[in-house]
Parts: sequence; C-alpha cells; structure tokens
Amino acid sequence: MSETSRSQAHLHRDPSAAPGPVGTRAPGVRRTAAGVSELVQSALPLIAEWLPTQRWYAGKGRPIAALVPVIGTPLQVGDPALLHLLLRVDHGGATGGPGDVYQLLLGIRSDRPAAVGRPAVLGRLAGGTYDGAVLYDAVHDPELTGRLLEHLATGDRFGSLSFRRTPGPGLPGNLPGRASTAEQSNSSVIYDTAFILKLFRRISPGTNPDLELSLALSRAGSTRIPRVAAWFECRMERAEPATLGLLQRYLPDAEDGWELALDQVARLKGDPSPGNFAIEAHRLGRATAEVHRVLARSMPTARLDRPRIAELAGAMADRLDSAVAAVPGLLRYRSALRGAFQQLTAAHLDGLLVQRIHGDLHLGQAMRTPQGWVLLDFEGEPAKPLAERRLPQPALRDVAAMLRSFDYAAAHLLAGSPAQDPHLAHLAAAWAARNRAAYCAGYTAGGGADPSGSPELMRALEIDKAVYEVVYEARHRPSWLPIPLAAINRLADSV
Ligand SMILES: Nc1ncnc2c1ncn2[C@@H]1O[C@H](COP(=O)(O)OP(=O)(O)O)[C@@H](O)[C@H]1O
Ligand SMILES: O=P(O)(O)O[C@H]1O[C@H](CO)[C@@H](O[C@H]2O[C@H](CO)[C@@H](O)[C@H](O)[C@H]2O)[C@H](O)[C@H]1O
Repeated sequence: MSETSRSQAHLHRDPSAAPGPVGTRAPGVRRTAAGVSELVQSALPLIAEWLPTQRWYAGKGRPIAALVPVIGTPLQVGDPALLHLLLRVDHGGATGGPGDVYQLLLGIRSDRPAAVGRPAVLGRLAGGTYDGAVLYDAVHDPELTGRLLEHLATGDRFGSLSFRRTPGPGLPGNLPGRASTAEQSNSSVIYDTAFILKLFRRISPGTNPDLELSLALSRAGSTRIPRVAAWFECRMERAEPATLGLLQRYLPDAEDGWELALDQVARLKGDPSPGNFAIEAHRLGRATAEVHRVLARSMPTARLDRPRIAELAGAMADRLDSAVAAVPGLLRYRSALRGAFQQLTAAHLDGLLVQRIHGDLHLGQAMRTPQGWVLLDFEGEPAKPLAERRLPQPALRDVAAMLRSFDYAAAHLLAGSPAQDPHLAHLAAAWAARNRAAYCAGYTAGGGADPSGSPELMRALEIDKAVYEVVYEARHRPSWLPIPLAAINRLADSV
C-alpha cells in the first residue's frame, strides 16, 4: 500500500470531452475532470493490490514504484458507473524507464452484482464521493459490457476514445455480454453467440497487429479469420492511436485446436483405434499457407541480404542471452544454441523473403469450424514490444511455432506418468513427429515454402521459439517449464 501512497495523480482528460451532469446519484462517476480524478485517486490503492494478481499483468515480481493514471474516461454515470482507465505502472530502479500502460474497465456500484464473482472485485472505495461503493472489473458485468457494444454499434466518441465500425451489416447494440473463461493474455467478452470483443490489456501507441492483420485479411475476403466487425482506440498524447479493443464474429461451432489435439493424445494411452489427427494437421498446414499468401499479397514484403540475415540471427542470440539471465537453467545450452544461430548466418539464404505473419501461432490459436480451420489472435508474442511485432518476418517462423505446439501437446501424454516410462515417451515422440510432418506437408501443398528446404532456418526459428517459451513458462506456469526445456535439450543436441 505504501507503493500507492506514492502514486501520482497526473490524470489527463481530453478537453474535447464535454462535461456531463455533475453529482448524479452516488456512487456514480461524475463526468468532471475533478470527479474522475477523485475517483481514480480513491481506486489506486485497490488497483495496486489487484493488478499483480491478473494473468495479463506483465510486471510480476517487480515492485511497483508508482501508478500513473494516463487517461480516465467515464463511459457511464450513475449506479452502476463505468470508468475506462489507462494506467501506467512504473517500476523504477536501475532498469526504470516508463512502465507499461494497462487498460482497465472499472465498474462502480453500491453493491456487488450477482454476475460479478468475488475474484473480479477490487474492493470497496474509501472516502470521497464514492465512499463505500464496490469497485470491480467491469468485464464481468453484462450490463456494463452491453454499454460497450452499444458504443461500438453507434461508432461513438468520448474524448480521446473512438469507437469504429467496419462497413457492412449493422451491429445489434443490445446483446448480453459474458466474460470469456478461456485462459488468455487479454480479456474477452462474448455477446450471445454472435460476437467476441477482445480488450487488450497492455497498451502501446500504434495499431495492434491483431487489428491490422485481421482487417487486411478481412478486406482481402479471407475466411480463415473471424470477420472484423468493429474496434475502438485512443489517442495517447500525439502518438498514433492505440488499439484498445477488437470486435469479431464469434465462431459458436468452433473447436479449439489445442483441446482437439489433447483429446487425441490422451487416447494414445489405451484406445485401440486412436483418431488420426494428422489429417487435421495437414489441413491446418494448408490453412496457414493460405493466410501467409494473402498477407504477402496485401501487406509489404522484403528480401533479406546476408547482412540482414546475420542481424536476424544476432537478434535470436540476444534474446537467448536475456533468457539465460532470466532462467539460469538455460546456461548449459547457450553455446550449442549460439552455434545454431551461427549456422543460420552461414547458410545460403540470400534473398530470404520476409512478410507480415501471425507471430505467435500455436494450436490454441487455431479453431476447427465446419468450414475448415480458422486462425485467431494475430497480436504476436505478447512479451515483445509492439514495433517489433509489426516487423516482417520469415513466414516459416509461424511454421516453427506450430511445430513447437505439437511437441507441447505430445508432452501431455507424459504428464503425471513416471518420468522414464519408455513406452509412453515413444508414443509421444511418434505422435509429435507424425503431426509435425503432416503439418509441414500441408503447408507446402498449400503453396508455402517447403520447411525441409531450409533446415538451418527452421532449427534456429524453433530454438528461438523454445527460448521464448522457457521464459514464458518460468514467468506464468512454472510447472510447464520442463516442456520447452526438454525441447531445448533436444535442439541443442542436434547442433
Ligand atoms: N472469434 C472467436 N470465436 C470463438 N472463440 C474465440 C474467438 N476468438 C477467441 N476465441 C476464444 O478465446 C480464446 C482467447 O482468444 P485470443 O484471441 O487468443 O486471446 P488472447 O490474445 O487474450 O490470448 C481462444 O483460444 C478461443 O478459445
Ligand atoms: O495465446 P497467447 O497469446 O496468450 O500466447 C501465450 O500463451 C500461450 C499459452 O496459452 C503460449 O503457448 C505455449 O503453450 C501452448 C500450450 O498451452 C503451446 O501450444 C504453445 O506451443 C506454447 O508456445 C504462447 O507461447 C504465449 O505467447
């Protein structure tokens, strides 16, 4: 709590937002800058406790030096009230620098609504106009998320927040919203069975690649992504607008590729007729190639000469070094892995094509629908800075990432069984190999570059991904860490 007492109150409110009625029924947000500022100040101590417990919070393990409100926008006044808040978290210290900005959607009511579970409650506000009111994560309140859909449907503007719709059929403004329970890096609200709104949690100036690429694919008529219906954004200072939320068609009949794969893997344990996931893996490879083709046609591409390929390899080596610093267990593999990056530099890849790609492809980002595979979440790896996620990359980076995902799924066969069970280990390795090969064959059949034609590139890309996963698991799911570490061990042996 002492951290928040040091919080700064630089609440910026856009002057173009006309002040609304003041002093509506307590505990409603008042639409004056002073009213918003007072509310934010009383919320900060509760936010400081709650924020680090959220999966999407990237500052875990680092002390909070200051919470700095960036923009506060009241989207509804009264009881309940809805406050949209962009909040910067500064960590101070030697590595200091401006911290991450997060998007919070805060509900304020006299009492906790039944739909809002206790984990979504930040606490009761103390002092000021809102004394005693319940502050909660409004993502869980169907009434308040319904307000957001109305704003998206009408294309409203509130100060620096703009709600934008794509051309096409109108949006219904009155569907009930429910918070998605999927494990994810952001927060999503599902409206009936029609739409899903992703609220990006960590906000950077600039168009989020999820919006950028989904719009490009939608405009090119691709059916490999859910159609974009609307989005909202905000202008922070004079920078390019930052994407805050993305509304897409919901795929009610879709099955999650990760769940499908796990189901198949589980059957290997005793089912005499385990399904043949390789057919699906092949189709998924084709779908990936199709998406890559559209992206290469509709967005900028480039060719890398030798020095630029050396830069690509150098960036991988740098990421490895940062990962070694974060997870010392990687140190013993460092020299072998660096050898793989050197081999990439030495390989004859002059003229390597780079283009916009998915950037964080895995089975959980692929949904099987009655019309075929659909890909989701083109945001790239959430831990990377936005500018880096928007850079053109070799398309095989997505292929390598998906290959890692087959390995993850296979590793589930071994979860909970004695570590050395050779039979299970053999089954898991064979399942992964079969599906990895089928996926690559599908990718090539769909017009993508043959992964087996660039072994140095594929190995380097797979290592780069596995290194990312080691850091990701160490930070978010330490009990999963052995999965990417085992892959690192294998990949290092192959150099
Ligand atoms: N259009 C959609 N239709 C159905 N389910 C979806 C859709 N978009 C996302 N989901 C579900 O929500 C999950 C999280 O979505 P995702 O875009 O990956 O969010 P995040 O970036 O927060 O990880 C997906 O794994 C999927 O289960
Ligand atoms: O889906 P997100 O954008 O949140 O991606 C992050 O989380 C993923 C896990 O949910 C993580 O993916 C890793 O675990 C998957 C199994 O849960 C596995 O299929 C992937 O291959 C593996 O990379 C992803 O890396 C991370 O960015």
